[in-house]
Amino acid sequence: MDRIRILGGQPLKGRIAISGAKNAALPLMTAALASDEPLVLENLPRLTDVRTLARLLSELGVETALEELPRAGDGSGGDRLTLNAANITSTTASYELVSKMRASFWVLGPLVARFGEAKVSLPGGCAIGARPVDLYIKGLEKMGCEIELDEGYVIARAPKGGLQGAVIRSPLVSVGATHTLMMAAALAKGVTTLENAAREPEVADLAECLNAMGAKIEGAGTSSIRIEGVERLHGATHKVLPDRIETGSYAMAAAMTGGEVTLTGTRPDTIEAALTVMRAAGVEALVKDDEITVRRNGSRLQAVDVVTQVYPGFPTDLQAQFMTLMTCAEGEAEITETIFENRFMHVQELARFGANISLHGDKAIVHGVKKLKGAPVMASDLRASAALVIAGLAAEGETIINRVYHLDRGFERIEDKLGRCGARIERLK
Ligand SMILES: CC(=O)N[C@H]1[C@@H](OP(=O)(O)OP(=O)(O)OC[C@H]2O[C@@H](n3ccc(=O)[nH]c3=O)[C@H](O)[C@@H]2O)O[C@H](CO)[C@@H](O)[C@@H]1O
Ligand SMILES: C=C(OP(=O)(O)O)C(=O)O
Repeated sequence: MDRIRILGGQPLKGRIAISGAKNAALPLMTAALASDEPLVLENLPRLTDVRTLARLLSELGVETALEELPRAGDGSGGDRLTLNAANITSTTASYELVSKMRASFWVLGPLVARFGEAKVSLPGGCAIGARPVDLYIKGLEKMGCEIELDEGYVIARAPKGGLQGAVIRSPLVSVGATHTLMMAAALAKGVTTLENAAREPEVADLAECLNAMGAKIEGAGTSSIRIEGVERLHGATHKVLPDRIETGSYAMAAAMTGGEVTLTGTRPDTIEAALTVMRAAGVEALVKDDEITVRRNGSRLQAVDVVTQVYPGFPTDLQAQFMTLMTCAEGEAEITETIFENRFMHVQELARFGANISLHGDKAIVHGVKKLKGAPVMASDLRASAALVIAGLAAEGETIINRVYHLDRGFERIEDKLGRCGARIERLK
């Protein structure tokens, strides 16, 4: 099994080209199921999650053509994927692939809307909490679906005449339920409104793509989305949004190592909450168009408290990376995780570097230490893995990260991108 070896202590210096967002690419890929014409996605990141979902879609009969395009000299660019769901052969999404990742479950919405039925395994994804799917089910039921749970599968049947528009008010904000219900509503009869919808930029990106396919969606990116159902969707070409979590992760790596890195081809407006917190901790972050230059020279970071929130708040997907940053800050930082009840798996691994963190329910108290020392560690989930890489880059000596397959789910060519900035990082086969 692959491992990553890092020799730490080198400040990062250089430029990192940001890839397309995993969490935008995946729902966009499922949207191909809503049309019988090709959907072309550009700026696609090269990730195992993308390949896993492409496999699942081809199992359903979607023709998939992935063009792995060469990256430019500065590392920028992405792949192109053409998905043609004209001849679907199955509406059953198997346990084997859906259990690997959360986003595969989202095929439920477009499948039931276009074909009137879908059988989809309960999802997997990072082990960061219970992650139920009740909001998806209640939403689809409001649109007239009959839902049955059988042997680990959700079986959804649309009423005769198709899904019906409805007013769906969610008791809590869910990104995946918003994606799924928006895709279902795009092909329903009449108007659907999603109240207390997720405002994440990836939701707006999906809506932009669906609208390019002929959907009538207004308000995506706000907490109230209005969808006027249409008879059918046509083909389109769409460029995947830049990855705000990758952006934030490299920004924190630069800050942690005391270097200076310019992140290029990103969307600074989607990462404001994290930049604000980093600035409060003493990091310089200069924004110019689609670039962010992150710098910390000499001075020690200051402890800052953080509470994870739905967008536009501080993202839970950057909580682990920010915790690493706080391990060497001056003072005591309180980090509160409000989105997932079990997203502190990295705490015990950070302790191996000499970090001093105590856990109190949904809060982690990070007592800053002067420096970290390299150690063998185990990645527990995707963003936790990034946190360990950041720790390894700053720590004295050698770090070996085991179970890096988590990292490959969500970070394109991480060794290459960091290596270009002077990091001593390699993959051990
Ligand atoms: C592939 C992808 O884009 N994953 C992201 C997505 O996950 P995902 O879409 O799974 O996350 P949600 O926004 O749905 O989850 C938020 C909270 O709602 C709860 N919940 C959700 C659905 C439901 O039916 N019932 C319920 O109780 C979840 O357990 C969690 O506590 O948004 C999360 C929150 O920003 C991110 O951390 C993930 O990286
Ligand atoms: C939690 C994540 O992914 P997933 O929802 O696929 O588990 C993530 O991207 O950080």
